[in-house]
Amino acid sequence: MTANPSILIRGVRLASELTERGADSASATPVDLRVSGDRIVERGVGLTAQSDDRIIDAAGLIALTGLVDLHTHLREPGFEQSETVLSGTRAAAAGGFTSVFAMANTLPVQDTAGVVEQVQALGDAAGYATVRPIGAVTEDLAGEKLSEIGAMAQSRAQVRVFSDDGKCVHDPLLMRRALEYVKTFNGVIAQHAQDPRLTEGAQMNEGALSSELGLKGWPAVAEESIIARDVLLAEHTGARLHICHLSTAGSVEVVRWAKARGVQITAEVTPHHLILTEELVRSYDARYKVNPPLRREEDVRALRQAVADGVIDIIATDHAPHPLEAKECEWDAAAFGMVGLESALPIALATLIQEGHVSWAELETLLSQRPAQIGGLAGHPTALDAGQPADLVLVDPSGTSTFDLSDLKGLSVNSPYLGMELPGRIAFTIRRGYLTVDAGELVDVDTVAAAGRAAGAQQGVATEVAA
Ligand SMILES: NC(=O)N[C@@H](CC(=O)O)C(=O)O
Ligand SMILES: [Zn+2]
Ligand SMILES: [Zn+2]
Repeated sequence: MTANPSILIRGVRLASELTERGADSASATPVDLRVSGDRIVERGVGLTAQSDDRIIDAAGLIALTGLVDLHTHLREPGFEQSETVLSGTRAAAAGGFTSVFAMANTLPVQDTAGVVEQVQALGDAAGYATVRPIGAVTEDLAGEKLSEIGAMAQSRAQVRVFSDDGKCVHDPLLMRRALEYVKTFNGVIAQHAQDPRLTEGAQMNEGALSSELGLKGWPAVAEESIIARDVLLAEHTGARLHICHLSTAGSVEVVRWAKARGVQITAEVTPHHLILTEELVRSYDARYKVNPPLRREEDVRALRQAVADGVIDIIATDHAPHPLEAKECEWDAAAFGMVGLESALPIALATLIQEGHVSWAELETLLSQRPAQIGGLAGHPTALDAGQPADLVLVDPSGTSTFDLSDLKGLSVNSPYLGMELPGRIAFTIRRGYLTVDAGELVDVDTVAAAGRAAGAQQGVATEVAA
């Protein structure tokens, strides 16, 4: 098998050097990076090209370690009309992601070693991104009996993150046992915090607007009370707890309190909860129907501030593809969820960078470094430096463009951003030393699969030599 070509990136600015909020991206000194095999092998100024180098002129671009999504729904096995591992990882690569954690609400559910190994293998074969399966906490997501957590952790997929996402682990005893179990191998429980009794039949955020529209409400307390309970269980067990898609100002206060107490808790926010509000539900357009629901303007403000304060650790997409027929119907009958991989970075630029809430260096932490740490992702670069794995993304921060159907690379098109003017563009995505996005275009399926095999084979050789 022939090795992947070397890449020389010329004149790129590193996000890690842009540590000031609100600073012009031009304030960092451009450097060159040479990628060879699956590594960054050189970093410096004025590196000389070698004859077979692919040269990327990166003037004006900003480099981040590859984005990592801790919360993606890839839908395979079982819902391949909505998304597959291949289509979902194409969307991921287009969005600048080099690794994604795949949620467990597939059919069959990812609750056995066999299913998680299958999902991981599909990701390896496609080559667009590293796929790390998330294991279900309870069998069949039924909330009644713990799944084979140990078997999934010890399987080839080495699962570290467990979640019943889509459903809440509501039984406090099961939650306690799950926390105790994952603690033995430093795993983490990612909770979808939604009290099912307080949200029966809920269709949108509960408040004046839900009364006005005549839709059943999803009260903030249904999220906040579960987070508060789980914080106490995490403290009691000494285990790691992660909160999925935080959506209310009250949840922020609970997490802030928990962190001040030293509880091992981390929290994520989605791009859509950082920009959209419940007012959009007035349209009865089901593209805006999502779980947890879009909240109030005050919540959006509190979530942005919580990101700036470090109370919220990461941005995760909750990419939730659904077919048209599940969205082009009455509000009550429509499915919850929106796609988000391709739009995540533009929304983060609009809501966090351009508003001066975070620096580029902090954005790299939010979208790459912290999610990798929380998920226990092996082989992820900790910096863009010689010797590090070559998972990186080059972003063009200048200008805006209209987000449209051609920007969506997955099988489903339930994006709330279609027709919106968004900043930033993913110019190049490099995974394990090969291009998955080249000059703004996704690299084709066969080329990526072959490059993935070459990188995998080379890694096999490296491991044998080291052993
Ligand atoms: N976010 C959603 O509205 N839907 C998710 C489930 C989930 O993340 O809770 C889905 O699987 O469709
Ligand atoms: Zn969820
Ligand atoms: Zn989800």
